[in-house]
Amino acid sequence: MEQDELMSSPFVDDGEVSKMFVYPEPVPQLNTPGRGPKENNEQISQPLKVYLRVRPFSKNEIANNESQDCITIEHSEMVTLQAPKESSAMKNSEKGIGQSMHKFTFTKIFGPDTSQEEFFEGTVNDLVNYLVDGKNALVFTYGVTNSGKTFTIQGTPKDGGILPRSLDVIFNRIRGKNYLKMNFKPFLSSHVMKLDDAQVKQEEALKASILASLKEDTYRVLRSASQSSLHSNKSSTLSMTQPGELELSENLISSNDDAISKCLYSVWVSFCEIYNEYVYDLLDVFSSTKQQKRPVLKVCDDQAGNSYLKDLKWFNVSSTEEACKILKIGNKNRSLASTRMNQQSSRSHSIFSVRLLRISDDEEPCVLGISEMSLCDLAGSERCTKTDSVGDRLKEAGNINNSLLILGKCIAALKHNQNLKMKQNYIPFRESKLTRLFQPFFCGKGKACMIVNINQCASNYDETLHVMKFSAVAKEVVQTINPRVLEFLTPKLVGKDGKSIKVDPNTSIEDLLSDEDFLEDEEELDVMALSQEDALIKITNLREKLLAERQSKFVLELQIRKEIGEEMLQQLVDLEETWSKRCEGLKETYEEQFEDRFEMYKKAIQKHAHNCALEEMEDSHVPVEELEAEKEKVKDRDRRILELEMALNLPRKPEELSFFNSTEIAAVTPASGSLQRTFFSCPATPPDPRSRDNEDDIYTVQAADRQNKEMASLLEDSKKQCMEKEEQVNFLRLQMQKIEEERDQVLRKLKEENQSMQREIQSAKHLLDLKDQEIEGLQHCRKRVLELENIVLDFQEEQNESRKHTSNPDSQPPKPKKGLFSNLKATVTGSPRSGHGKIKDKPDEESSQSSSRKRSKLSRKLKE
Ligand SMILES: Nc1ncnc2c1ncn2[C@@H]1O[C@H](COP(=O)(O)OP(=O)(O)OP(=O)(O)O)[C@@H](O)[C@H]1O
Repeated sequence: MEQDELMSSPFVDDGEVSKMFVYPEPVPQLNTPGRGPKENNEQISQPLKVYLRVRPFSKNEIANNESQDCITIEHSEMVTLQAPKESSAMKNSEKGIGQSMHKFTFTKIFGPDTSQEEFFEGTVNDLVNYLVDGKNALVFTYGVTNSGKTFTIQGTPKDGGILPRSLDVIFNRIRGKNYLKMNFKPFLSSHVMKLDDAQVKQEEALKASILASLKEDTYRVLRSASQSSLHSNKSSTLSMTQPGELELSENLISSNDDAISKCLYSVWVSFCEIYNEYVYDLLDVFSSTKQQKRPVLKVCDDQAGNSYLKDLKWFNVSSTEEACKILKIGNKNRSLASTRMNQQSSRSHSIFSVRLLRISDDEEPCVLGISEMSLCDLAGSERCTKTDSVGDRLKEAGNINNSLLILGKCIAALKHNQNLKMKQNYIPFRESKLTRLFQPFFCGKGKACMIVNINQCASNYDETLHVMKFSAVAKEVVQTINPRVLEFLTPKLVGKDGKSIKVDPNTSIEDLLSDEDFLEDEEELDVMALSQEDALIKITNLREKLLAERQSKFVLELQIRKEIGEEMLQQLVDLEETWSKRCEGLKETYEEQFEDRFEMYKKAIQKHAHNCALEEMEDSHVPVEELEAEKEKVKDRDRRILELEMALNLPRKPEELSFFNSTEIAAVTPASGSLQRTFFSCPATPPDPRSRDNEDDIYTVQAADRQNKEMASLLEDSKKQCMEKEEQVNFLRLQMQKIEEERDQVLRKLKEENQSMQREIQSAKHLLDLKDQEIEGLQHCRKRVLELENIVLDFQEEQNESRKHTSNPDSQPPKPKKGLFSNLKATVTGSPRSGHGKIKDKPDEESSQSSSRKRSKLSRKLKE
């Protein structure tokens, strides 16, 4: 397949292309009878084969009323599921969510009565032939716990499952062509290691010891079971020739058997399990005891991107019996546990693999091809609550569910990616160990086939429905098988140090180029397999490579960052431009809207003002007739005033007569000439005595005039009084100012006097304190003097006494000495010494009196 073709393959995402492209090249000179070159070079696309197997009820299940006709097989490809009353599906459908009945189609459905053999014939048999033809195959079972997955794969000692049957078919097909030496051993994913004699011996010893670890009787039971199953098969093409030997019937030999006859086969098996996302070698019985922790196997990728298990043990088997024995040994190490639903429930995914090496039947044999078939018994897909999982079981269930979930995701992504019109999804193969190991098969390495196991129990209905939905997705996946792997493959041959020991002339350029770095490109390098020097060189090379890689990655990262930065900047600039344009647009629209609104409001206000004015006008509107009548009235009144004034001979200004016409004026005046004279010269004309009203008015006017005059005189008087008062006020103000000035002066003087007084008081106080201190000191001295004098006197008395006693009784008493002490006392007390004798202590009253006198004198002074 060309790279372009690979790119367009629905199963290959971008990341897979390079991996698939480096599959080992086919060997053109190899004969592959029965298959034309055209067929071999074509890419095979076929839907993933999904088989359904329905397990029969057990006695217990029937007793527990588990049989409620939930599952009906319509025909060999369709099954109907009818939700029982108690199931969640039924409850949901009653609520209007989902349906109570579902139909599913499968490649083929096998009912509860299907025998193991029928099942094998209908499913895996073809794949086994496919394996012998040099191709790869994967078979995996999927279903809830207790649905019959292990039964389907392994079967019982009496009735073997697809695995022992497959082994039987393999050995029968290669019968007589078994390559007995163990010097070619599978290595990595699809390569072969050539072992030297010592290694071969070691290999043989290892095999012997592992086989010996299983009790002989078990081995016999298994062997007989395998044989009996084959005997019971009437349609079987196998027949027994001698005890312990199986022979191929003529009609089983395929068209490829010409090819088979020209080469030899070496069969190798391995058995591992994935438990809690750790891969364990089930055949690693010597390196791990029960006390020790089991070594965990690493999932690695080889140069071609195919995953393989590092350090996985491969055992060469020369018969089905040996292989079954190894299976049995592995089963002993399997993680099984008793759950509520299954007494012997597999808590792990187990993978039993068979690798078939095709070796040339020459003097110097070489490996012509390698093919592999893996049978995977997946752990139950049930939910934790169903199995009452707690503790370790819960953890197991979590990991099982997680890996199955990822498997589901991968299958869904594969299905999605088939539609090339849609955006290709990422396939999360690397998210679990299981899918990592399955990845090559889903990406064209070989054919895959899924076996769905279900039981018919009503209590398991919801879980079963879930399994069926999962398989419905899987069934839609179209598998594309790379044509290169359809050929017999020339595996890379490596020596015991793991280095390539042969370069095939037909190997592709890519392979040639990559040969040198065969191991270096591996994800996990097995340094232990190399000599110390080689390992050191390898490490140095790797370190250099790593550094160079890091540098290049760093530069690349910088470049990418720069590019991203520039792109982001450009985006920001574009964004800014777009936004500023949008802002401008918005501004304009808002402005327009604002103007429109403003105009609208303006018009509304104008209208309102107009309406108000109209209303006001309506309110203040006076009819013309009324106005005219009012005007007439005013005129009449004015005329009357004029008449009266004329009668009083008051002067009028011409403008005051302006609103009278000449006839009116003439009416009120005897003659126009006299009117003029009246207004401007004002002669004293007596009032007309003929009118009584006139007389009254004249009097009124006169009285008013008088009043006016009186008021004017009163005003004059009050003005004068005001003037006087103002003068008085001014005078008083001046007086006030003077008084204030004097007062300020007095205050200032008083302040000064007060300050001097304060000072005097302070000094007097100080003096007083000094005097007090003096007095205290003197009193103290006085006391001391008195004490001393008393001492002296005592001494003198003693002296006198002693004198009296000694010599002169008539002698005069000695005169008291006038010395320092007596003077001091006189000074302090102010009194003369009273003769000789003991000085009497005068009362303190005297001194206190004198001091109080002094104080009173001082206070008097201060007061002054
Ligand atoms: N087709 C069948 N005919 C008769 N018995 C069967 C069939 N399938 C399964 N059984 C029996 O049902 C029981 C459960 O089967 P099995 O242990 O294979 O289930 P399982 O799906 O592997 O369970 P788990 O996932 O828990 O390992 C076993 O006792 C087995 O013998």
